[in-house]
Amino acid sequence: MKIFKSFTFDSAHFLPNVPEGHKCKNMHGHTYLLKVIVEGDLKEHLNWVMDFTDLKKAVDPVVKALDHKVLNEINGLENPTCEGLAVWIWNKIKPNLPELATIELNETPTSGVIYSGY
Ligand SMILES: Nc1nc2c(c(=O)[nH]1)N=C([C@H](O)[C@H](O)COP(=O)(O)OP(=O)(O)OP(=O)(O)O)CN2
Ligand SMILES: [Zn+2]
Repeated sequence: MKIFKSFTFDSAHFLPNVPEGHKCKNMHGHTYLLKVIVEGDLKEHLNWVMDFTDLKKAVDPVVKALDHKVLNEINGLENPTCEGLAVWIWNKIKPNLPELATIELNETPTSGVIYSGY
């Protein structure tokens, strides 16, 4: 069974490698929506996959590192596309949350990435 928890964070960024004149060459901001999905067996006595509180604890430090920051100034996020940010977030979360199955990252209400480690 899969369960999820959602997080939001506000960050500024620009995309340095897009062509001149592209709107994303300019610094701008997003309210990102991050959905973290974990997979596991339903534990019989608890009747849950994992405690949502533990899920939150594993993800909160990563969200805190991104919230109200300029993403380009963060190590590994010099070219912070939505795809690149999803991989970065995955690599930060996965070691502390082996049950992690998928992350969904919306940069805008209509644009986003789904990443499962490949
Ligand atoms: N594959 C990618 N394409 C684009 C990325 C990206 O990270 N990966 N990023 C951007 C911009 O950063 C932009 O913030 C998002 O672009 P867009 O979806 O066009 O945003 P809009 O709000 O203008 O889109 P609407 O169609 O008005 O919802 C661009 N491309
Ligand atoms: Zn953007």
